[in-house]
Amino acid sequence: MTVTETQDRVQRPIGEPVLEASGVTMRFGGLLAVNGVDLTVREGEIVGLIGPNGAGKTTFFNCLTGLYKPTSGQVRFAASPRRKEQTRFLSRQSVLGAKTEQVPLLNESPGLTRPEPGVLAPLPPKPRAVVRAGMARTFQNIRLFANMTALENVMVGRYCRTSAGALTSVLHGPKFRHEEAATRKRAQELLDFVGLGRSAENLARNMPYGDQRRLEIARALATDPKLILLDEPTAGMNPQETRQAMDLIFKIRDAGLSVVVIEHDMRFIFNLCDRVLCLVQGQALIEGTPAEVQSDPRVIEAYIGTGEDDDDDRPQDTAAGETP
Ligand SMILES: Nc1ncnc2c1ncn2[C@@H]1O[C@H](COP(=O)(O)OP(=O)(O)OP(=O)(O)O)[C@@H](O)[C@H]1O
Repeated sequence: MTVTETQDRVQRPIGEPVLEASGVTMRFGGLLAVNGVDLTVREGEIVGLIGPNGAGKTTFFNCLTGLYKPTSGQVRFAASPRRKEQTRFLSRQSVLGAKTEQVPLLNESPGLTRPEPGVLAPLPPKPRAVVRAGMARTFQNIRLFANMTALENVMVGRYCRTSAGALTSVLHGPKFRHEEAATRKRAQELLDFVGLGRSAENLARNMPYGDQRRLEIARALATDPKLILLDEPTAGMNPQETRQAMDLIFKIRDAGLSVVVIEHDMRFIFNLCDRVLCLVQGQALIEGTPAEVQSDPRVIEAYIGTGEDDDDDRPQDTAAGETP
């Protein structure tokens, strides 16, 4: 990735906001983990979240994804548009570029806010409803079903988009079989998309570490998100796997999704992201382009001041080619 490419990406026209966090604050008893943080993520944007250990990145992530209800502040999301309950299937263009296909519609869910496209609304109250609204995430630690195959892991992610009820599933009726076949097909497409098409029948626990991380992303994509949040997607990866992860995230963005990513690898973040938000002690220190953030002396000080001795944790490779 060259400097020019990074700058071109910043100048790319970006779309409407898909996520808006304003004044998000999260307290754990007496500890103020996140303090009045704002963030807007737009369609087709890759936004990085950086900060030293304990800065509040994961806590903020958990607020964005509805896992935590912020102590104060608001998170608003452009949820999927309202769909007709009585229409069970819809022919549409797949977000990941697959051919037009019959995809199962969402079930109407009580409490799920479904505004028109482009209109932001408060997050639905339950994490599952947030996923249905179009937000997916991965976690810092791999959370795969170790004894299931890669394909089955992705199929599990797909089930929030199927409409067969418990009885239909138990009886294995025609509707169940139809959905099962569609789910299997879609799961295979997603494995192909992340480069794991040939590993479909491998048990997750037998897969190399980098493949497991990609499998997690495939499973998150199976929920048909418009926004995907990745918590340290390259943690523990070797340089080759890290490069592959970067290519995959670009591919996801090029397919029309927005991405928010937490990472400690600064080179990765500054080469990947359109914008970067740096948190320090729960507060936003700076938000800007990679060039702006990595050349800000406060960012450098925040990292060095923690005593972290991992070079990768320090800002490096400025867009201007200077070493800070
Ligand atoms: N569930 C919790 N209960 C109490 N304190 C918590 C909880 N989760 C996080 N914290 C505290 O909140 C602060 C922010 O933690 P958080 O995990 O969000 O930071 P982080 O930037 O993601 O760190 P890291 O880079 O090490 O993952 C830390 O002081 C942490 O100990």
